[in-house]
Amino acid sequence: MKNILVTGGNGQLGQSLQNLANAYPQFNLLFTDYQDLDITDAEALAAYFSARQIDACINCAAYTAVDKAEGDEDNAFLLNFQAVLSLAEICAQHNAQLLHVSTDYVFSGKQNVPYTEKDDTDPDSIYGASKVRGEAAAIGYNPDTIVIRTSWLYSEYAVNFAKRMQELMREKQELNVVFDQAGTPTYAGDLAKVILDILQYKAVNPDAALGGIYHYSNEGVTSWFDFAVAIKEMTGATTAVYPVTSDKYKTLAKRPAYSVLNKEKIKSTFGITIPYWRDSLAKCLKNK
Ligand SMILES: NC(=O)C1=CN([C@@H]2O[C@H](COP(=O)(O)OP(=O)(O)OC[C@H]3O[C@@H](n4cnc5c(N)ncnc54)[C@H](OP(=O)(O)O)[C@@H]3O)[C@@H](O)[C@H]2O)C=CC1
Ligand SMILES: Cc1cn([C@H]2C[C@H](O)[C@@H](COP(=O)(O)OP(=O)(O)O[C@H]3O[C@@H](C)C(=O)[C@@H](O)[C@H]3O)O2)c(=O)[nH]c1=O
Repeated sequence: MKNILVTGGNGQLGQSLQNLANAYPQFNLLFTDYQDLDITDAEALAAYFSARQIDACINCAAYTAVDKAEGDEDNAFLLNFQAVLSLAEICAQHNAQLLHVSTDYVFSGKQNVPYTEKDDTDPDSIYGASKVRGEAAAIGYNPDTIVIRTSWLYSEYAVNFAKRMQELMREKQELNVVFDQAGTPTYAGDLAKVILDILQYKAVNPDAALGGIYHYSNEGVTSWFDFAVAIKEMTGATTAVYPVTSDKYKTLAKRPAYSVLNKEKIKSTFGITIPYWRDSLAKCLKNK
């Protein structure tokens, strides 16, 4: 049985992994969050790894408050960069596979065709910049590290756009939502399954050179406005949802105008098929 450490285990991806743990009896998933394992504390990481055999680590811990990060750069970089470097070091020392998660916000969105793993990063936000440094630290320290870049993550858990929309639709008669930012929502339950399937693939192909960046989101393309309208329709909410341009919905951090991810690499490497975003949204809303 493989021992797999999950950091940030109470976040939305962490809870989605908890939900799937029983379906992967070959893995002993060790869920931690910052109360029991603060990944910014290198000594605590060293002690944790020394006390038990860790075969792989899924890093779900992150600073994900995109607007707050604009005024809190040091803490965003501490968690999204320095702590990732510490994790990469400790995983390399203990021969543990590190699987790290990153974001479409590493791109500015100037492109108008789906981003591949080979495209240059050019983040416009502190959050995006801190995640770029984290990716480079993880892979730079250990080229075997697998980094999955995902986008617009939502789930039944923690804080996310889909949950926020449902709350706002209960509270408000009308909502304005931006329609000039295009991307793809990703159901955290789908991402959690892919992560565990990749670790299973690695377990049966221990010598395969799999390190590097992979893009993963659900299939399809939409805008935050259309995502909100889909949530409204699927939940039967009566709130009026109006499309607005980004200059009419001011935020501290600039978001990419286009952040659709090309997923050919992850599909061909691991032989996976990916659900369409609307189908996964319907599944998530049914589960809540
Ligand atoms: N959310 C999104 O839309 C997207 C997320 N991603 C990436 O996916 C990954 C998972 O995101 P998601 O599940 O949404 O994130 P969440 O913010 O839901 O979860 C992050 C978790 O990390 C915990 N945490 C905070 N500080 C520490 C620390 N020092 N040590 C250990 N744990 C800590 C948080 O605890 P607490 O809440 O108590 O602070 C929280 O439980 C991240 O790498 C994120 O950048 C990528 C694209 C989209
Ligand atoms: C709540 C709300 C948001 N918006 C806009 C703001 C923003 O441009 C867009 C998305 O809103 P949010 O701020 O909720 O989402 P945001 O925090 O930008 O989501 C991002 O989180 C990080 C962690 C990621 O890695 C990204 O992939 C992405 O999922 O929708 C509206 O137009 N109307 C609204 O009522």
